[in-house]
Amino acid sequence: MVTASAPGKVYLFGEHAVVYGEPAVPCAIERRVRVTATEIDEGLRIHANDLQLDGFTVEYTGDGESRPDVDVAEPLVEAGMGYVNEAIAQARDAADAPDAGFEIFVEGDIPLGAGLGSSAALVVAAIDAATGELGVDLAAEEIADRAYQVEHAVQDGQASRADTFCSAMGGAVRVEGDDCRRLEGIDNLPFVIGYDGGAGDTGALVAGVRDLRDEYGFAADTVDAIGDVVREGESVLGTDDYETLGELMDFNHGLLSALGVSSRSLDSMVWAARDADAHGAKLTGAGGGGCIVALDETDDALTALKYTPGCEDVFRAELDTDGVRRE
Ligand SMILES: Nc1ncnc2c1ncn2[C@@H]1O[C@H](COP(=O)(O)OP(=O)(O)OP(=O)(O)O)[C@@H](O)[C@H]1O
Ligand SMILES: C[C@@](O)(CCO)CC(=O)[O-]
Ligand SMILES: [Mg+2]
Repeated sequence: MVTASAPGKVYLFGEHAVVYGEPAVPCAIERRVRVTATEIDEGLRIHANDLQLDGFTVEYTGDGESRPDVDVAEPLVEAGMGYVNEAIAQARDAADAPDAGFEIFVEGDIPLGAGLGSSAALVVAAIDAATGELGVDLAAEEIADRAYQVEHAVQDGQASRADTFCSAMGGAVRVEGDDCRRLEGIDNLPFVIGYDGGAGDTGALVAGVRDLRDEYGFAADTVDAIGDVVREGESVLGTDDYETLGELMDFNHGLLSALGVSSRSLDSMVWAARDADAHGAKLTGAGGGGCIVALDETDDALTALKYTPGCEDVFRAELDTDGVRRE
């Protein structure tokens, strides 16, 4: 039995545009998904107590034939099963053990579908736990690459390497196309997260931006402008110039909003943080619903968000310098 864990992340800058080759800077946070893998004779048995569909806790076998005994839309179930199935396929491939069977337990403290990278953390931890159980130790970079293949497949061929690289490596990272690197010398940033209790469908949101970009030249320019914001932000990263970082986060949120991936509750949490004099605030991840991230070293944004209608949870997120690890 091997247990591995991997962190979630917030985007300081650059989500969505990173899918089209612009740079992005995601930062790993101290919230994790833990996966325990035990080799069994054959097949795949998955226990995912956090995966609640319409109030049911889901247990299912990943043999491709049986499906969870719950009355929910097939695509939801497919997506839910897809991440673990594909991660296990990667682990079997890496260990050259095509017939290995697994019992998998998943649990974590990252809200699902909320922009904090729960899918990437799940896939990274699952690949590490399952290969570890087969006696193979993959380098974090290889886990990141294999996890990216999984997100790419499950998100219908539209994914960047950002979430999976960040989760595997930990810390603040920079991703531009296939060029992935860790950013050294980034101190803890004063992140405050507001969570509206909702979720967005990453695949559908990414497809929406792609369609806008195909239809309108100015939407393509908006994606390019996000890249410009990231490049500007990089020049102050690692300094304590939170004023400029925050201003650029605000700008980044405006551009994401123009691309249609914000929501009323995300906007109202962003404004609550700004009204409380946070340096800046933006949605994080795919959007549609879920989380915003604000930059504030005081308790003011935290307190304001606590009393913001539509904000269900608010917490500080510490930068996690550890990526995937065995527990
Ligand atoms: N602890 C978990 N147990 C089971 N499944 C999980 C778990 N965490 C994540 N998942 C899977 O990942 C899906 C969420 O992935 P999705 O990419 O939509 O959102 P996210 O990764 O949380 O946010 P974003 O991609 O915007 O950062 C869930 O619907 C579920 O299928
Ligand atoms: C929206 C997106 O940029 C980030 C989701 O966390 C998608 C991706 O990079 O694959
Ligand atoms: Mg995801």
